[in-house]
Amino acid sequence: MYAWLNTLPKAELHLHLEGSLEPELLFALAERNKVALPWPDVESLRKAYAFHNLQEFLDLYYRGADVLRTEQDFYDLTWAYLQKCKEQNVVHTEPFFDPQTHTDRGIPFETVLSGIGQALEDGRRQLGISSGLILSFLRHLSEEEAHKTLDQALPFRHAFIAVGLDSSEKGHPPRKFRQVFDRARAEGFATVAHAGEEGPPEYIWEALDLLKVKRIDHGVRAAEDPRLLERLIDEQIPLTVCPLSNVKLRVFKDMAEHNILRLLEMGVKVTVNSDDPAYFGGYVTENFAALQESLGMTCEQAERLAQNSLDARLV
Ligand SMILES: Nc1ncnc2[nH]cnc12
Ligand SMILES: [Zn+2]
Repeated sequence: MYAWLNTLPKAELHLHLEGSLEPELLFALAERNKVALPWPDVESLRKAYAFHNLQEFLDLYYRGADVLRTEQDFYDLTWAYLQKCKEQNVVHTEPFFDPQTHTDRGIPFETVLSGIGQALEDGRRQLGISSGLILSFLRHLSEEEAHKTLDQALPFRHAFIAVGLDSSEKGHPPRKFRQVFDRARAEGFATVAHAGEEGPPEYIWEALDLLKVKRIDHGVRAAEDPRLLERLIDEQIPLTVCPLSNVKLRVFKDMAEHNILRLLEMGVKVTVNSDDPAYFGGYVTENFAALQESLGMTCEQAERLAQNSLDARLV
């Protein structure tokens, strides 16, 4: 089944480039850039990948991203991810990047975007993988800081297709970013947002009604609100679900409890994605395989999930 799932053509719509930084590359970049790390080796870093919630993961993820310094580093990161896409027949990808994670450390916006953008371009030409980059605002920071990030991004508007919202969800509702999302839409960008990962269904309503998103990232807590489910089904609003992530961050106790196939059978447009594959134990095929192993996903269900991902593309 793994080989069959691997060859199934699919799109990935929820992937943080910084979350695809494998420990081996992290150590190589630390050495290249003379960055001191708190872990003696790759093994001990991997041992630190045991999380009880989203925040514990984010603390490590931002720490890891500190090794990314030069345009070449961002190129290498993105290129390594695209090689995985090629291996797993991901024919289209819409990855996120978090510019504030880098600009707040003094890395110029242009350095980040140039490295990522060049790799995506090479991915199109050399690997035949189409893509559209999504600029994600960090929701634990202020809306004013998100406006500044949008200001920095506008001169490079052709390099990305949409804006998103990620980082610590609880206590940072979508309504906090209403105006900057209004501005991004007025500038012609599509919008997406993480909502209903750890946060309540109300955050999903806000993402839809206030941020006017085209997709909900995660969204699994929609299952708690029948009216919301009805809307997601009626309007066929895609959810970019990340099963291995949800178990690693304890949104679900184990994979056998995951609700993705129940949502699929209710008619919700769910898709399968890897979120932060270097930290959560697998890329998109491993996420599909986990659904087969723990939930008895059938080939027909896998085909529908893969088709949903192709249908839910923004570009
Ligand atoms: N799963 C996730 N939720 C929120 N922010 C993130 N940033 C990277 N991965 C994330
Ligand atoms: Zn995410």
